[in-house]
Amino acid sequence: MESDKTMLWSMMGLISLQSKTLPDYLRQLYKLWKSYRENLSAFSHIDIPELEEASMGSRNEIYSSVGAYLSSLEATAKASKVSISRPRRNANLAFNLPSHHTVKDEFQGAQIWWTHHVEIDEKQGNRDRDRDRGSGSTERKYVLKISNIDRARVLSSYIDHISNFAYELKRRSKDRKLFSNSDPRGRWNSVAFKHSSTFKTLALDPALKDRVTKDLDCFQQSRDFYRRTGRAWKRGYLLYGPPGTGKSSLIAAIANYMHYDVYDLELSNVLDNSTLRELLLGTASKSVIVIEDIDCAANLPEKAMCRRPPDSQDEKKGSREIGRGMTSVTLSGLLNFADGLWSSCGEERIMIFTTNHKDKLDPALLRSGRMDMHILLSYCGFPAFKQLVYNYLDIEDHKLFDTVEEKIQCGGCLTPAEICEILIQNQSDPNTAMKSVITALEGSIARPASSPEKDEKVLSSQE
Ligand SMILES: Nc1ncnc2c1ncn2[C@@H]1O[C@H](COP(=O)(O)OP(=O)(O)OP(=O)(O)O)[C@@H](O)[C@H]1O
Ligand SMILES: [Mg+2]
Repeated sequence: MESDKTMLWSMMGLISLQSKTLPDYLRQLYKLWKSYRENLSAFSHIDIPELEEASMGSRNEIYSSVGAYLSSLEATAKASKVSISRPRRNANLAFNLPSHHTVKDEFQGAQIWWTHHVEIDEKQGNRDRDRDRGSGSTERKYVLKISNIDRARVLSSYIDHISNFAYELKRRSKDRKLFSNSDPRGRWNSVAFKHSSTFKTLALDPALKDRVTKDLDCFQQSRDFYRRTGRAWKRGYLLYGPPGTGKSSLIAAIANYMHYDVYDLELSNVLDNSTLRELLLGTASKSVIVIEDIDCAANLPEKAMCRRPPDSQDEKKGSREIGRGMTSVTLSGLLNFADGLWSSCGEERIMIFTTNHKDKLDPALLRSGRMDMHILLSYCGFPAFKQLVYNYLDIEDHKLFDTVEEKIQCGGCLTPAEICEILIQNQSDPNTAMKSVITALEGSIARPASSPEKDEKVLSSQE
């Protein structure tokens, strides 16, 4: 009896292998048997076909998402048989699951098996060839196997996880853009964003670098938090410090880290508050919105944003005056831009203001919620100096490093930009580069105590 059963199973197995060449009635029998076996099983088998039957064969997005997701799995890369490709603009190879191969994944404690099926329908292929000499019709699908218990528990969130993963992958492979508002009618113009600054190349105090990247990671993963607490999903940073300390470089590094587009808002080109609102509405989610030199852009007399009241004269001058900075944007317009109702029209946005003079800004602009993190970028510390030397001279150590460290500790203050300049000029001669840095540091110690740069250093040490 037992051996009969085993024989039946092996026959069925053989039939399944041969199913493509079977007569129709045996095929139907095989399908019935297969679904009967699956119903009895403790596992569910879920088909994800390449084409959606319900919508006249249009592409099933989940199928492509699963393909992208499986390619990224370590288990796929380690599979005994894989096919490889290189996705567009991606330095890494993608490992694809060949037909009838299975790979295992885990999600929230559930085990999941994926099998890729590629079937060529010979009959359909012949009909197509007769009709228009087309190639054979190929049916592709992924089959997901999951226990019935886990199916109820995680399937829906697992598929969401895969779709989000694939969306993110696609977004990251796209060219990013840098938008500017040189058009006075409140429209954005864009060019490709190619700034190469990253957190790796940025010369920054390591603790600060860590704090910023952790904050960005936390922000990106906090969609549910922002929804649950009813807050708009956005974050504000104020970057302040002397010229040449890396504020713009940090903005580029943030945009590169997050893979966001950048909207560089030139306030003096904005006609009035309603144009400012239009521009805000024209920005997309997952972006960095930047207003550089917020103190100069507004040129605040007595901390009021309105450089001069909007009157009929202004209206008539219109766009002619805009280029010369005749904006009638008010402080309240700017505050609304930063966190008014309209500011929550998109999601996952970072707003960054920069200034050389934080003390000149209206406190209303700085309050938490508008600017969540105030980041001081100051003179080059020793770890940041070493990073710059590594970037420009490709060396990790030098006999004069100790002297440089000593000069910095004794009050030598050079901006990263000043140090970069010295290193560029002496790229082929590290000895001269180090000596020049030391001389410049000594010179900076002798700068008059009232110089604005020194004041900033005092301010930085008080933070
Ligand atoms: N922290 C830094 N790390 C690496 N490079 C830096 C850093 N700071 C400045 N630089 C170099 O100096 C140049 C000027 O820096 P950046 O434009 O970022 O300064 P900034 O603080 O925005 O100045 P400003 O206040 O004048 O706008 C950059 O192109 C970069 O090469
Ligand atoms: Mg700058």
